[in-house]
Amino acid sequence: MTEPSTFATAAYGGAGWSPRRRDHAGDMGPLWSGGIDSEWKTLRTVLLRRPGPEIAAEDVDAAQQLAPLDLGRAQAEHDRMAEAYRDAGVAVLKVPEVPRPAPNRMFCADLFAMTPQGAILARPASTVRAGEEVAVAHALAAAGVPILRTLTGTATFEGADLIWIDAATCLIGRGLRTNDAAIAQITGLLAEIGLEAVAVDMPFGTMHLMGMLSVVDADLAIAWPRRTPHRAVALMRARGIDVAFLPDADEAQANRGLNVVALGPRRVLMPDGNAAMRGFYEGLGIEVVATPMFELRKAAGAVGCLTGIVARDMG
Ligand SMILES: NC(=O)NCCC[C@H](N)C(=O)O
Repeated sequence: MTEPSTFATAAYGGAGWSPRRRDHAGDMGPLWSGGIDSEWKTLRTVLLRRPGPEIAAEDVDAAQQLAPLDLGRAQAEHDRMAEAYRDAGVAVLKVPEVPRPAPNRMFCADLFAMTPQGAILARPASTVRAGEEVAVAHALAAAGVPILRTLTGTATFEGADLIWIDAATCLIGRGLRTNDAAIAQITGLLAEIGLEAVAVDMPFGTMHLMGMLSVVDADLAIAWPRRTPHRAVALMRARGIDVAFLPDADEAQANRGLNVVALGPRRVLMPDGNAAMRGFYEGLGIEVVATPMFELRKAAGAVGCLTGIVARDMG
């Protein structure tokens, strides 16, 4: 007995075949989670990694930290920050455990950058942080967040070097952590989806672009005087973004007062103990929520560095 022909059935392109018509951007929401098209629209989801015993380094400098950390205090501060996010209505995702955790893995902002259509996984620049991105890939996948790109070859990139200045344009800081190969790969990827990346050179002796610039509303960025790349300031001004320069760079240096995360337009979560910076922000009409970072900052980062941004309102 001959089988009935499969020709003209849906599986083989017959009349019942239903072709996929929506593009990947349209799948964000219905199929996939996450995405940002700004640094300041209402924050919805973050990725955090609570510090564990791995932060206790024998050689603090070799571990890329500034001073020894007390684990109990570091954990308590991290818990307070996570609580501040939850209080602000932000969902907190966690990076899973790994067998041999590296000392800086709590700095989630460095381990991926978010785009409107998914994440670009970092490829950290030092041996000390190499591989931290693997557990972050697990966390993003588990949360249903698309990973648009894993960098290849000799590219090195840390997420804190990528900052969106408008819905179609980001800056990428070229420096110690992010190299030309990564910039080429990221620029190519973003061009494919209609977005532009503008590379800016960062001064020798600096770490990330995030350390010199923070966009807190559609028309306002805070920048570090004489450290922020000229092209970055010129481009933001040309796009109608007012660039306000820090009045007190010493406080920003000591207390990481620029290391903030926008919870929404002109509303930031910042390290506590920055009276002058707080007054400066409030003078610009920015609402401030403060959280202690006195212990965690000894590892050379604060709120912005510790927070992987997974989702904000878009559009
Ligand atoms: N985005 C940041 O500024 N992250 C801080 C990372 C500090 C860490 N000790 C590092 O050297 O990578």
